[in-house]
Amino acid sequence: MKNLSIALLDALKQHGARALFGLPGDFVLPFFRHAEQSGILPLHTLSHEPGVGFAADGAARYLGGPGVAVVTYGAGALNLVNAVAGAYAEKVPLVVISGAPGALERGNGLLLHHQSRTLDSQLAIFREITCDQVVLDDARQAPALIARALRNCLSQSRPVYIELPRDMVDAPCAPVTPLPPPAWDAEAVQACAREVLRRLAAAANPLLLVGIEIRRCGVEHKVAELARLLRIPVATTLMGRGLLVNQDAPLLGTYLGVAGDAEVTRAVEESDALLMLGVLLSDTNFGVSARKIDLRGSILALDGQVTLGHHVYPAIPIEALLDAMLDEGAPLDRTAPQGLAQPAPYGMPEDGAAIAPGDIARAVNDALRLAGPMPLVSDIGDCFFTALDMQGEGLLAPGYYATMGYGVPAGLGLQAASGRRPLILVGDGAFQMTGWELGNCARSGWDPVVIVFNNQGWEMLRAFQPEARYTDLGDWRFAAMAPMLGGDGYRVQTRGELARTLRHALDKRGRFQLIEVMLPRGAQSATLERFVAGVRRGQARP
Ligand SMILES: Cc1ncc(Cc2c([C@H](C)O)sc(CCOP(=O)(O)OP(=O)(O)O)c2C)c(N)n1
Ligand SMILES: [Mg+2]
Repeated sequence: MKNLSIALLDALKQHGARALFGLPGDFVLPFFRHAEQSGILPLHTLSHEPGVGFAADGAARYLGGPGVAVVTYGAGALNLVNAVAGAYAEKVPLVVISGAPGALERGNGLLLHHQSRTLDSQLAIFREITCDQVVLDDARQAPALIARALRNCLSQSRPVYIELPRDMVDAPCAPVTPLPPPAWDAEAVQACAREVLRRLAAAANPLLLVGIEIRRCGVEHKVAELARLLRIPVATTLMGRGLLVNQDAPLLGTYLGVAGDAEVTRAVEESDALLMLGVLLSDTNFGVSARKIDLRGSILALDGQVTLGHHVYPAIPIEALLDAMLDEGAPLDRTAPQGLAQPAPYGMPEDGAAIAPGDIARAVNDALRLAGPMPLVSDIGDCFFTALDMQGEGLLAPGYYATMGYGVPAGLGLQAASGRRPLILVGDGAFQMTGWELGNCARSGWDPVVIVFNNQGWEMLRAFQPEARYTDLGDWRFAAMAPMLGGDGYRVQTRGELARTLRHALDKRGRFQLIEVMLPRGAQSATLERFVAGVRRGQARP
């Protein structure tokens, strides 16, 4: 019989995990020893638990399987909270494994180091940001608890919390038998599919609007097939940017309300049958709507249920709904829509002019057209709005939860788990938070290309409070620091320097490449300007 640690590691691998990310402490050292010595999954350590969480998140989003973060009790696990909360908000399947005190030390009457209010406070905190929590304090129950937690993690595409007392890691433990996906009622699915198809057929302007859940559930190709079959155009939400790329779908573009393309905004807001697949009804997706979308007339498939006006069909997995619609559906009597997706901007002049955010998008598109597609990972800031105009292999970014600090560690997690080299976009403010994780690249064999948007301030906040002085951050000279961290750094001031440096950096492998792009104070992307105007307009509305 194996021990509990090995049973847990085997189960993680069986459920699709491809790597462990962690930062040890005494409550989790015994588990780290098994993780490293067993070699069941590669173990990558980072320098601060937010980075551990974001790296696990990046791995999960890119590969679709669970991302795994392993931390010590108290100071470690509570440092992870923001990353886990963001994963919960954005439906990322994350597994948090926290070491914990053993039975004897729990009962010795002393306050334990790393303990906050009570020894169960941490579990209570993680109850708020995970869809399931298990404490493995009994080896006989452990296999069933692990199976339940990992099944819920994948079925709900949300984080789960596993607390592992340090006196349990060597306990003899039976292997974990994975649970089957939850069953659903085929008749209910068929009835729901027929009602949705009837509504779409009766509409003058049906439209599909897709969100991040269709990637989490791996059904982008089925959505594209449905759009082609029914001859209905598709738009993505802000969070869904990058979905359906290369899927041969009649893609209009990304809905950004007043901040986006007028054609796309009109198509979404004037649709009389908006079928929303995997869409979060969030302010970032709908907060800048030119007019309130009549959600009663729309159809929403999210979180395993379908809402049509006042009807709710519970327990309808989105893939089952799509399969039923593809079985029952037939072309609506309309001409096949043409994708309107605006061509991405290319052709940045390689001259001596100062660089604006929009130039970075064009420079990246120009360079990737030559070098080949790369996964894009963006932090929050104007780099995110600029990334919306980049043609990468998908875009990983916390577009809804909007936490800074995501970009660099998430890119490292993506490369650790997939081997793909990412292009990371990050502002100077966000780099100050977690950019230093680049110092782990040399020993881990990672070599991302990182573009730092250095506008020497918290520009997004300046956009809302131009008179503020506290948003000035000064000049941190990130490129000069890169060699000390084991990479190559370049500071560029003109568009010509940017183009040449980007081509050089993309060619250079084996060391991370940091391109510090100096942006004039106050320079904003067109999308950010429109977004700020939209938010201001929304705030002004009674
Ligand atoms: C962890 C964290 N702290 C604070 C914020 C608030 C915040 C923004 C959002 C509104 O919540 S945008 C922004 C400034 C970002 O600065 P930088 O990275 O330099 O990018 P840029 O200069 O392009 O704005 C902050 C502080 C945040 N999103 N996440
Ligand atoms: Mg900045």
